[in-house]
Amino acid sequence: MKGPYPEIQGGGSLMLAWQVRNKRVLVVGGGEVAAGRIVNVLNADAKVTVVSPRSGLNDEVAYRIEQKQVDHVDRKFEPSDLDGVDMVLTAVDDPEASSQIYKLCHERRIAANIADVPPECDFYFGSVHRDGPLQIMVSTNGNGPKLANIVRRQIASSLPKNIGAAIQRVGLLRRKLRKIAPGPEEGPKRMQWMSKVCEQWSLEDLCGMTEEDMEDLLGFYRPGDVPSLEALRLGEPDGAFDGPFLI
Ligand SMILES: C[C@@]1(CC(=O)O)C2=NC(=C\c3[nH]c(c(CCC(=O)O)c3CC(=O)O)Cc3[nH]c(c(CC(=O)O)c3CCC(=O)O)/C=C3\N/C(=C\2)[C@@H](CCC(=O)O)[C@]3(C)CC(=O)O)/[C@H]1CCC(=O)O
Ligand SMILES: NC(=O)c1ccc[n+]([C@@H]2O[C@H](COP(=O)([O-])OP(=O)(O)OC[C@H]3O[C@@H](n4cnc5c(N)ncnc54)[C@H](O)[C@@H]3O)[C@@H](O)[C@H]2O)c1
Repeated sequence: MKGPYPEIQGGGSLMLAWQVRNKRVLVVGGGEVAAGRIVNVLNADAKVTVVSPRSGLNDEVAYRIEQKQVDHVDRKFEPSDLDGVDMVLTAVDDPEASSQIYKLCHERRIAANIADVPPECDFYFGSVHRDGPLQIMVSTNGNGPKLANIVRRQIASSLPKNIGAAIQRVGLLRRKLRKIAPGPEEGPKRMQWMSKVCEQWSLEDLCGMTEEDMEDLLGFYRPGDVPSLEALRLGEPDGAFDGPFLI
């Protein structure tokens, strides 16, 4: 019998937005696959060390090193490379080295992705669409990486053009709201109000919202309807207004 709660469908992955900012990520290998991994972790503001003999570096990885976007250790992997490391990504053309690195990571409880060896991955990569603060990841859980890429591109092509910009504006509005209505006791009211703004304003409106519009809109932080952008700019939001309501 179906219960009132979500049905459990095992066999998936736990999809998280892992915060690796300023964490140390070790990339073993300097080929094409490593180059892709490096872009992924640099986009998340990690500190990256690449271990690979210089002779094996591809142009992109060599460029990252030259630009000092990553640190480089010019030799093959050694176990001491794991000291002080929060995450390990291997992309080497040597299955024995891969397995050894995985075992060491496992012993030391360091999360690892071993390219090409799904059973030795603590996490998989996915196909990611990025537009400013928006990230959408598609995973097929190891069934069809190329299909993940195709599904991701199809989803991306169906999104409104300015969605990333709109989300950025909403982020700024939320930070301003937290300033005028701080404190955990305001939480439920803040959340309800933000949800209303997001539902009632079009993406175009959110995207075009200026800082002045934001300040004006925050004057209407109170239960009930939020004024439209048009009404806000005309200075007559939704009829009667008797001043900011900040409790
Ligand atoms: C999403 C993406 C991220 C990234 O790697 O950055 C990614 N693979 C991508 C591309 C890709 N990889 C491969 C092809 C060739 C065509 C094909 O096989 O389909 C293509 C297509 C291409 O290159 O265009 C070959 C391949 N991949 C894996 C194996 C091993 C195996 O299956 O045993 C083999 C060799 C298979 C063999 O020898 O036959 C394994 C994994 N690859 C994953 C992720 C994880 C599962 C993700 C999922 O299922 O959703 C997982 C499990 C582990 C991991 O790597 O984290 C990226 C798309 C990025 C993008 O462009 O958007
Ligand atoms: N998961 C995926 O999506 C995916 C896709 C394609 C390929 N692969 C696999 O990923 C692996 C890497 O692919 P690639 O195209 O980047 O290979 P590549 O041959 O271009 O690069 C291998 C790199 O590993 C380095 N290396 C080798 N042994 C090393 C060691 N002991 N320590 C440090 N560095 C070492 C080499 O210097 C070189 O930079 C291969 O096994 C490949 O089959 C995985």
